[in-house]
Amino acid sequence: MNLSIIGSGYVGTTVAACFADLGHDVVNIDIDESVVETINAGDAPIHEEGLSELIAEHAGPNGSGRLRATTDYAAVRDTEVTFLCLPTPQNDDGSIDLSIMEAGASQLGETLADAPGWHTVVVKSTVVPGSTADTITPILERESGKTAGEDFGVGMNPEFLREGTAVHDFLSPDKVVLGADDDRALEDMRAVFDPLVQAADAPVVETDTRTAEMIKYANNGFLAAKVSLINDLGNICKELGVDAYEVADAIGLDDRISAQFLQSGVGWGGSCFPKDTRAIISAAEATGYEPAVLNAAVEVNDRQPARLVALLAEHLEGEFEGAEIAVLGLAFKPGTDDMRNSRAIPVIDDLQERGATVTAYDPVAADNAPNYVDDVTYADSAAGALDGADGAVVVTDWDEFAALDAEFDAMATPIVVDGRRVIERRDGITYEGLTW
Ligand SMILES: NC(=O)C1=CN([C@@H]2O[C@H](COP(=O)(O)OP(=O)(O)OC[C@H]3O[C@@H](n4cnc5c(N)ncnc54)[C@H](O)[C@@H]3O)[C@@H](O)[C@H]2O)C=CC1
Ligand SMILES: O=C(O)[C@H]1O[C@H](OP(=O)(O)OP(=O)(O)OC[C@H]2O[C@@H](n3ccc(=O)[nH]c3=O)[C@H](O)[C@@H]2O)[C@H](O)[C@@H](O)[C@@H]1O
Repeated sequence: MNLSIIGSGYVGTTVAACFADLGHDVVNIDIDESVVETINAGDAPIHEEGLSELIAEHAGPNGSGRLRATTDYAAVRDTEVTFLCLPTPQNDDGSIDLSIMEAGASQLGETLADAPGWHTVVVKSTVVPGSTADTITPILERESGKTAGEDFGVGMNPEFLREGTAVHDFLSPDKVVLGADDDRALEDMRAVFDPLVQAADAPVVETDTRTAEMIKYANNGFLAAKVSLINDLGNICKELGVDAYEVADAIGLDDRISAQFLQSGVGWGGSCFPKDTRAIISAAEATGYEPAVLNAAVEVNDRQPARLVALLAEHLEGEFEGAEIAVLGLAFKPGTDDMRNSRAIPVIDDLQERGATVTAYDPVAADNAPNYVDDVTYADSAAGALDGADGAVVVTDWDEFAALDAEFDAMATPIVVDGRRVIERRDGITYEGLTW
C-alpha cells in the first residue's frame, strides 16, 4: 500500500522504515529539512539499533525506493493511508498539549481537500481519550470540507515501542491495537498491518478510537505504577534490612506478577512515562475523579532521587560543601542518549544545592546533558569521573559499569551509592544500594 507518515521522530521514522521493509511504499513528512535530507541520503535521523540499516536498504541512492521523505504535505495525495506521529507534550499543569497535533491535522485536512477518493487518517501519537474523535476529526472535516466516515476514515493505533529497541519492538509487537469509528477505516488499517501481523504472529485488538487511546495510557500507567510499586516495596525492604532484588526475583516467578519491570531503584524517566501518567491523571481529574494509585506512583517516583542523595549524605555525614561527587550515567535508561526527565537531573540538582561539585560520565549522553544540567564537568570514562571523587552515585544501568573494579581505588573516599543495582559489592569500597 502507499502510506504517508507525518512526523519523523522516534516513532515516525521507525514506523516508516519498518513499513517499507514490510513491503509498503512509504513517504515520511516532516517540517525539519535536516531530517528529510538525512532520510533521503539513506541515513537515520535518530540513533536506534537496526534503523540505519533499514533506512539504507529502502531510502537514499542505493535503496529499494520504498522509503522517501519530504517537507511537502502534498505527498499525502499519492497515498491511501496517513499516520500522524507528531509530539504530544504536556502543558505546565500536566495536561496534554494537542497544539502540534492540531497544526498537523489542519495541514493534512487542507491537503485532503484536493485528494481524490477515500483516504484513511490514523492517529499514532499518544492522545487522551476523545482527542481523535472530538479534536482531530473535526479539524480534518473543517479543513478538507469533507465528512468523516463518508469521504475519509479516521483510526487510532497506539504505539508501544521503547526507545533503544524501537525497531525490534515494532516488528515483534505483543499486540496490535486498531481503533476505528468506521468500518472502512478499520479495513484499511487491517490491510496496512496484515504483513506485520502475519510475520510476527501478533494478536490484534480491534476497538473504537476512544478505547484505543485509553489502552495506551493504561499500558504506560500500569508499567509506571509497577515500577513505583516495586520501588515502594524496595524502600520498605531497605528500611527493614531486606534485599529487594531477592524479593523481586521470587515474586516475579508468579505468572500473575511476571519478572519484567521489577527492577527497583532511582525511578522512571524518559519522554513518555512522566508525561503520559500526568496527562491521564489530568484527564481523570477533569472529570472529578482522583486517580489515587497513579498519583501515588508519581509521588514515589519523585522521591527516589532524593533518597539516593540522602544515602550518600549519611556516609558523608552531611558534608557536601566542597565534596566532589561522581555521577555515573546521565541517560534516562541505557541504550540511548535521551535525557528527557532522566533521574540524573534531580540527583545532580540536589547534589549541587547541597554544595557538591559534580563530575559525570555517560557513554553517549554527555553531549546532550548541558541542555538539562549546568555546571557539570564531563569525564571521558567512568574511571575519569571516579578519580579523586569523595563519593559516587549510579543513575543509569549501563552494562559497562558492572565491570568497574580497580577504578574505585582512585576515589578519595570510595563511597558508592548504587541506584540501579549494577555495581558488584567488593572489598575496599563502602557500597550502598538504594533498595537493598
Ligand atoms: N518516543 C517513544 O518511544 C514513543 C513515543 N510515542 C508517542 O508518539 C508521539 C511522537 O513521539 P516521538 O516520535 O517521540 O516524537 P519526536 O519529538 O521524536 O518527533 C516528532 C517529529 O515531528 C516533527 N514535526 C513537528 N511538527 C510537525 C508538523 N506540523 N508536521 C510535520 N512534522 C512535524 C518534528 O520535526 C519531529 O521530527 C508522541 O505522542 C509520543 O507520546 C509512543 C510510543 C513510543
Ligand atoms: O510510550 C512510550 O513512549 C513508551 O514508554 C516506555 O518506553 P521507554 O520510555 O522507551 O522506556 P522503558 O524501557 O519503559 O523505561 C522507562 C523508565 O523506567 C525505568 N525502569 C524500567 C523498568 C524497571 O524495571 N525499572 C525501571 O526503573 C527505566 O530506567 C526508564 O527510566 C514503554 O515501555 C513503551 O511501551 C512505550 O511505548
